[in-house]
Amino acid sequence: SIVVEDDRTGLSITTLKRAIADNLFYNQGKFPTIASKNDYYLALAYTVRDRLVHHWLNTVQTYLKQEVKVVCYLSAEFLMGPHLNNNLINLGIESRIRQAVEELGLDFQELVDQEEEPGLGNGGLGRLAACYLDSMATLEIPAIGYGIRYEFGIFDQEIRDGWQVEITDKWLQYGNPWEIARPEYSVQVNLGGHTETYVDRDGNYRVRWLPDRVIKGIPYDTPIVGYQVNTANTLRLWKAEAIESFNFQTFNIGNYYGAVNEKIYSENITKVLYPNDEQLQGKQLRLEQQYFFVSCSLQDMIRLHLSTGNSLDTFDGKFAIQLNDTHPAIAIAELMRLLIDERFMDWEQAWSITEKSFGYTNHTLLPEALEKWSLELFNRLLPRHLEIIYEINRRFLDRVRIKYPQDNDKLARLSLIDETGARYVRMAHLACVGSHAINGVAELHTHLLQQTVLKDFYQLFPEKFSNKTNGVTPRRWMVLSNPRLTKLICSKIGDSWIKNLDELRKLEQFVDDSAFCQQWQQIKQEVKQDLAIRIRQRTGIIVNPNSLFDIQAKRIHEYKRQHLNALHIITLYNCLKQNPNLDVIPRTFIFGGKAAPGYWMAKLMIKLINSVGEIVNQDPDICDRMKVVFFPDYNVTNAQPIYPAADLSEQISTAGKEASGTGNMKFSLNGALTIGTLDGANVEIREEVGAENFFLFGLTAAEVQQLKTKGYNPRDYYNSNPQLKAAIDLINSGFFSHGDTELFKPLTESLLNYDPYLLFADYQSYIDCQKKVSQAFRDRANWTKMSILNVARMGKFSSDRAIKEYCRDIWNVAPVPIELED
Ligand SMILES: CCc1ccc([C@H](C)CC(=O)N[C@@H]2O[C@H](CO)[C@@H](O)[C@H](O)[C@H]2O)cc1
Repeated sequence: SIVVEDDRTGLSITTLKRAIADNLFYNQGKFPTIASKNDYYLALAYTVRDRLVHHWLNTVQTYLKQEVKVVCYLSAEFLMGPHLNNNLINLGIESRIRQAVEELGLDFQELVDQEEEPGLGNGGLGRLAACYLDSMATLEIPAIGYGIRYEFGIFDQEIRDGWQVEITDKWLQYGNPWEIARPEYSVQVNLGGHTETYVDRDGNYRVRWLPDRVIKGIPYDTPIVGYQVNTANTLRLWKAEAIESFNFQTFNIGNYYGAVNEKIYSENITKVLYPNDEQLQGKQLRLEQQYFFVSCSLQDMIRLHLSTGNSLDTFDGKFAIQLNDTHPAIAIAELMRLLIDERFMDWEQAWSITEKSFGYTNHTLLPEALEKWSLELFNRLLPRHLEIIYEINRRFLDRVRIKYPQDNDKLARLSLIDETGARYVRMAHLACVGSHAINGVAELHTHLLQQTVLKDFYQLFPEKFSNKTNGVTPRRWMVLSNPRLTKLICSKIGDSWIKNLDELRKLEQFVDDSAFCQQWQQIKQEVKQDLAIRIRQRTGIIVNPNSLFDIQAKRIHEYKRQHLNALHIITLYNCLKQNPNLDVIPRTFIFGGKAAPGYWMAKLMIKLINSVGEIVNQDPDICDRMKVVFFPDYNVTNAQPIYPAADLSEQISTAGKEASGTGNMKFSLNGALTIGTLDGANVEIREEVGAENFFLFGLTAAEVQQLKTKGYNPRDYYNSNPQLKAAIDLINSGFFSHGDTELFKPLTESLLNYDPYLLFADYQSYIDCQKKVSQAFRDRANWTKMSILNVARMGKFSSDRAIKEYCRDIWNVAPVPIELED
């Protein structure tokens, strides 16, 4: 068994202080007088890492010994956020470390703020993967997160003159103490070239792939410690490198650049995260990224499986592979290739193993987000996989033809190949045919999937479909982000709610406890003051912590309707300008979110918000009754102080467009009340917290469909609603753009002529609902009651509940408790 020196795992304050000093000296090679803050952060990080390696190695050893079934979560994105504080909380050593650091004369928060967050994701999908890793470890579920170690993650956002500016995310520039490189587990990945058939020595026809590029994949492992358990699972992220990083011959003949060509070309694959959220770009490099990490991961699983003496026919009994959207869906064809071409399994057995191994989660209904790759690109990059996909399709359509004879339309709709235009491979269809389970991420979303985008598949194999409503980890989004509220809740109901969120319901009994309500309100006030300070530091804007904090924080997208929020702000502004003595509840409108660099309309929405803010924030008639803030660089680190500070959570997407949302859950779990449409998980949040504790507005998904079918003319709403007209006209007048009447034309014209996300149709309902919000906020005592009831009834939205459902319905895996051996 592994012998570990105590001083590297000791938790006494003196041992911790010595460990930090030792790591500074031996790891950083620094002594205090010359050490930078980052040196101390790294010394602290290595000290903490020492205390979780024990968990990690015991976990791996137990899994190998017990030959457990492992969940493999394949995701092109993992939005992990900063590790230090999360690891301290999950290890239960935060207070000790904080004391040791302070006794060394250091500022704990300053060291925490040193960490560059690994921004290896865009938004919801990537963050969900991170929350699920935390829950799987906390529930002692054997799991490996497989993804891409991008050298540059999601860009950092600066706002200059109201415009978004993208800054390269150099998150690795000072090193990453939380990962360990595992070059010994490197694998090779083929690309391009052609295939040829041959007859093997037993006379069987076989196919071999002759690639024209071979890339090396190197895994980097990050431990994922569970909360108050001994389990530490693994996040294995792959980096691409050249097989030969330096070609001496080429160099010798003086072609210096040629000598490193392969190196640059290969490393490009994991160079940068595509910053698009819900927009397909169809770039070759994106497909290369997807295939690269998928092939590395499957080869790694096969190596692990064979290393324990198992044979491949039990592969699906040992691995439950979840596809996080279609981004890793090529895995289905790749597993077939590895089993048939490299392990000489016959098609039928390989297919049965494949279908049983995979589950597919869909995260979006937006047609522009559904991935399809041209046959030309596929054939050029992955010729063998295209052959396999054709064969999968042939066999699949044969089965369809039996069930639906003469229904060629259905055949065409179901086919893995889109025969229109350049002809494409439909990755969602490959995922559906090659998986034994298909799920949406909220009840409404799963219903719409079954009734629209995947209707034909639902009719074909309804048994594959299930719903798995998203969840969020209460560790990062309550314990870490809102320690004050956590302390108050624990003082009333103990701390077991952190691992069993349904216990929050016990808070209901305190809703009439005025002392408790007072404390609840006080904490919200303090958290708002903290955010007000950060806002001042980041934007220079002074906000009033006593005002209603009305927050919309998420990626910028027309379907999320940040511009509808802006229309409310302009409408309220117009009201106050027309009637300065109007008694309104002071409001601070806070926005946060990045726009995909190529998404012009989203960038214009950011500019509009900042332009409106510039005018409103300086208008003496408004005198601080309204403030508009665009908080820059919205990421996990900045989200942590934002969610707890909200009074009102804006979840205002067009019904039927937001698959689930997870920010809605984080706001509500931190005591915010929600104003929202019946979209995504808003529907279930409202069901849980009670309609009386939710500010509902807008058309339902069915009404949206009806209106579109009937024919929607946004200009009718503009002409018939003076307030709406006034708001749009004010934008068009150049009032918010220094007289430039052209700047926002693309946005207002799109609304007046198309309004694809029905802002005008929902405008009045939204404005009326916002009035109800202001009215409700006047009665602080009642608002606090609603806030407490919101938190008390949000137990369902823990990622632990979601993971338990995946384990029960899709993965068929059981917890494996870990004993810590000395
Ligand atoms: C091809 C480009 C691309 C990139 C990312 C995506 C993701 C699926 C977008 C995403 O993050 N979707 C969000 O997933 C969350 C987790 O399930 C949901 O809560 C959000 O509603 C959904 O928008 C689609 C297409």
